[in-house]
Amino acid sequence: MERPADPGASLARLPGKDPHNNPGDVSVDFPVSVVLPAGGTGERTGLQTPKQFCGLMGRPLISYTAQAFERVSWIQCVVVVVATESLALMRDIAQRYRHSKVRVVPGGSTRHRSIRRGVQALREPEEQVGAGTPKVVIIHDAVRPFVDEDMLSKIAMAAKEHGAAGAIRPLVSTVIATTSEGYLDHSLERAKYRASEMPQGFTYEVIHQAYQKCTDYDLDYGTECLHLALQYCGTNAKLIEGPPTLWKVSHRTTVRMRHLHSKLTFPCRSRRAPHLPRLIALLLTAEGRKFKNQMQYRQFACREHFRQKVHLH
Ligand SMILES: Nc1ccn([C@@H]2O[C@H](COP(=O)(O)OP(=O)(O)OP(=O)(O)O)[C@@H](O)[C@H]2O)c(=O)n1
Ligand SMILES: O=C(CO)[C@H](O)[C@H](O)COP(=O)(O)O
Repeated sequence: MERPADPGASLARLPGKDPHNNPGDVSVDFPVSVVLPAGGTGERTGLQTPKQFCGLMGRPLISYTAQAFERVSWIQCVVVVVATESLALMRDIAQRYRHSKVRVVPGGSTRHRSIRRGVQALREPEEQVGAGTPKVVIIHDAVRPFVDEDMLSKIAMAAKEHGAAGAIRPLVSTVIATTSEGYLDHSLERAKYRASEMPQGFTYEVIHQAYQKCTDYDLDYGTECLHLALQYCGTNAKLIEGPPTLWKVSHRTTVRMRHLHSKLTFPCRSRRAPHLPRLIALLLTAEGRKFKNQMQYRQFACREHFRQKVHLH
């Protein structure tokens, strides 16, 4: 495979370029490694290609997520867990886009089983980079490409202090329970609840023990790592409100942006915005942006398009 000269555009915010993003405020001076579960089939998208391998500006989505972690200097190793049939593809992606911190391991039949496999792999010599088994493990869905260093450092620090930490967001809809006949049973008081997002962080002992002790039922039907830490280790996770950009690609509408992008023309200046889809044109006009070149525009348009989608859900 031909290697690009440069790893390419990143979808995450660049540290130091954004006044709201100051990772320098906290220093992570202990070993941190990452598990990216990427072993799903993406059934809800209805696409043949699992969403983590869908192309975006000529590069698979997983490569952007991996890059968001690799560029953080204090992160040692990024274990990407994929289905057995995707091992060769993922290794190829890692090589093509020069993901030097990425190790690829085979996953399991459910998300929890894949994560457990990734956590175990961090004990194995091949995955241990530098200081051996990490103090803190960050777990992050492969299909949430916008995570930035600020959020990662907050999660890592809180995980070290409290044993577990996770990103949350306010709920956009009220959660209701239905009866088996399809009637309303009860509804939850929205202000009391939060949506659990990723990234989540754990000390290695906590997450390892949680996955050792949990049941097959948890592994097959559970959707929440923080819950395993509470139930099996008595660890109450510290919750940290994250930005809206933490959202997960789940449905086809969110994957469709790649088709839009393939149809775009890429003018260098925002005054040529009428050539663009309305959404991006509006954004460009609103922000009065000017772009030096096509790549700069592509990076911006792609990031903003992703961000807008969160409000369209
Ligand atoms: N056996 C599995 C199932 C899921 N995942 C990963 O867990 C993350 C979040 O899961 P989800 O969004 O549900 O992905 P899918 O299971 O692929 O999607 P769907 O539920 O629509 O099939 C994804 O990065 C997915 O690849 C995994 O590593 N191993
Ligand atoms: O944000 C999360 C909370 O841990 C997970 O991504 C989510 O709950 C996983 O759900 P699914 O079973 O759909 O993959």
